[in-house]
Order: sequence, then structure tokens, then C-alpha cells
Amino acid sequence: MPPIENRSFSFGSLQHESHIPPQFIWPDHEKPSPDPPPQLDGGSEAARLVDRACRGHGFFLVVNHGIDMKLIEEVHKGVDLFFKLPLDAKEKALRKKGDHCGYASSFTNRFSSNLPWKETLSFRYSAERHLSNVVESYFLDVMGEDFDAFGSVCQRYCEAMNSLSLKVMEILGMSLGVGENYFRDFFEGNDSIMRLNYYPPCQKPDLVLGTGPHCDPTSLTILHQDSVGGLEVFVDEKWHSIAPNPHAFLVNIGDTFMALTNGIYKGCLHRAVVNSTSPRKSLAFFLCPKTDKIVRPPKELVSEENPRMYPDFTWPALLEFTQKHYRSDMKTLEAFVSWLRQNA
Ligand SMILES: C=C1C[C@]23C[C@H]1CC[C@H]2[C@]1(C)CCC[C@@](C)(C(=O)O)[C@H]1[C@@H]3C(=O)O
Ligand SMILES: O=C(O)CCC(=O)C(=O)O
Ligand SMILES: [Fe+2]
Repeated sequence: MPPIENRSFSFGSLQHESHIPPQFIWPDHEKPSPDPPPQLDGGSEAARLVDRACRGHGFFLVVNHGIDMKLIEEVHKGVDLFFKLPLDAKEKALRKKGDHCGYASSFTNRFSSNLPWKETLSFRYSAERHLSNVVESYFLDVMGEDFDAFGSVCQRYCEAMNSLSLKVMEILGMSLGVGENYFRDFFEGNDSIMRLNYYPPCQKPDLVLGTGPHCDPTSLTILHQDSVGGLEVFVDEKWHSIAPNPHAFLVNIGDTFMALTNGIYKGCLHRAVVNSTSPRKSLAFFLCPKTDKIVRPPKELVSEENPRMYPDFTWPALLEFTQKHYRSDMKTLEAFVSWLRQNA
């Protein structure tokens, strides 16, 4: 190839030249077309894929989410430290009867059979401005000064999960054809739950379950699992394990969102298995509506062919049902609806 004309040039001057040096001119078949090609719309392509997943099984992965890996790692480190504490220290945060927050293990649990092989620490997150420190304060109040730093890491993590779940809500609004703001607005000021799951190894992993088969009663779950693996989803009549990927968040539809979509999007049946060698951790952010919101589908999702499937309810009523009357499983929503009708 002949060298570029002998005069010196740079893009600083070339950008103003209408005579383009031949060395820059590409063959015809490779030239960009004068009419720009149609734009590949990341938003609507994502909405199409999400729509297919949610009508089928209610589960998908999110990558390129922009959440700082260091923050995720810091939460995992804190989870290790917390669950390695002696039992009496963890019991400072002991979950009280009928409450869904606090530390729980099968030894402090409200159930007597089919016990899960896990310990958990759950706490409230609120997206309301006046509760902007609720996570941090929880750690300080129940665990003391030593947990102040971990509390603020968890606060930041929940804030990141709140933003991510609202972005996912925009996509779900588009995929359902109700507009990107509909569900985003509905979950503005959400009153959500964060749960840290710790699954100790088990010598007979085939006999036990870390978390039994269930659909989350909540609206949308954003889960991050460590590198051990153990999450399984039930799709096409069989269990599939979801390979760990530190860069991915697993998103699943819960019962409350299924009701909000009038049953068009399905809650995802899932469980967690354990293994004989490594403890496993997962971080679950359960997006839940603000307590006074009525769970009722938008009119666009109700028709003669698809009449109302569930009565109006509020999230606190379903939460109370799962804490006082029913252990969440794959039939929670059905059981809740019959309970509501019996008690009407
Ligand atoms: C509101 C909730 C109830 C559970 C925690 C959150 C969302 C998921 C629910 C749960 C994990 C589903 C499986 C059974 C359960 C009892 C558990 O294994 O912990 C459920 C939680 C609960 O009721 O505490
Ligand atoms: O630990 C996991 O992978 C799943 C946990 C889960 O399903 C839950 O906490 O609801
Ligand atoms: Fe779950």
C-alpha cells in the first residue's frame, strides 16, 4: 500500500477536510451505507426475550448490569463473617415468632419437618427517602458497632438492587405492553426484603434440601449466588441447575407479580441443593410493593379471554399468610386465594 501523502496530517485537521485522502477510502462493498441501518434497540430486544421467559417459566439472567463487583464481593465476605460467628452471637439477631426478619436456622425454626439445610439472615429494605438508613440501622441496633461497616455495605447493596429491580420493571412493563413506567411507578418506594442465605455442607446431600421447592411469594427476586452452585429451576417438567456466574444476577418472578400480571407471567418454581464439601452462599433481594398498594392487574391485562384470576390483595396480607398460616411452596398463591375467599 502506498504511504500516506507526504504532508503531515492529523484528525484535528482532517475532520474539516472535504477531500478525503484515498488511503482512507474503503472499497464499495464495505462502505457504510448513506442511509443509516435500522437501530438495534437493546430495550425492545431485551423485552422480547424477557417476555418469552416470563410467559414460559418466570426466570432469566441479567448480565452487564453495571453493579460494582467489589460491592458484591464485600457482601459475600460479610456473609462469611456473620455465619461463622458462634451461635450465641448470631442469635442477637434471632428472628421472632411470626416475623420474617432476623437470623433463623433449622434449629430456631418454626417448622418441624422437611427442614431446610440452611441458616438465613433477613432484613427490611425501604426505598422511601425517610427510611434511607433502615438496613444500616438494623445492623447497628441488633448486632452492635462491630457490624456497622457490614450494615452500610448491605445498605448500598440493597440500593443497587432497588435500582436494578426498577430497571427490570421498565423492561417488564414494555414486554407486557403497559409502558415502561407502569410497574416502575408501582414499585417506587417499595418495602422489600433482603435475605442472606448460608448453606453448610452436608455429609448426605442427596437426602436434604437447602431450600425446598417453592415460588417466591414476593414480586421479583434478584439473586446472586457464589461460585459453589446449588440453585435449581423447574422448567419443562424437570430440574435444571443454574451454573454459578459471579457476573450474573438471576431474576425470577414471584407470586405477587404473577397476580399483578393477571397470571400472564409465571412464578418460577425453584429450590437450592447442598453438597458435601463446600458451604454455599446466596444473596436474595425480594422486591415487594409498598404496604398500602393494592395488587391488581392493569386493565390492559384483563379481557374476556383472560378474565381476572386473583382477587385484590395487599402484600402485607400475603406476607402474614406465609408467616402465620402457610409455609411457602409451589402452591402459595392458590392457597392464599382460597384462604382469602374463606375469610371474606
Ligand atoms: C417473604 C418470604 C418468605 C420466605 C422468605 C421471603 C421470600 C421467600 C420465602 C421462602 C424462602 C420460600 C421457601 C420456604 C421458606 C419458609 C424458607 O425456606 O425460608 C420461605 C421464607 C419464609 O417464609 O421465611
Ligand atoms: O439459595 C438459592 O440459590 C435460592 C434461595 C431462594 O430461593 C430463596 O431464598 O428464596
Ligand atoms: Fe426463592
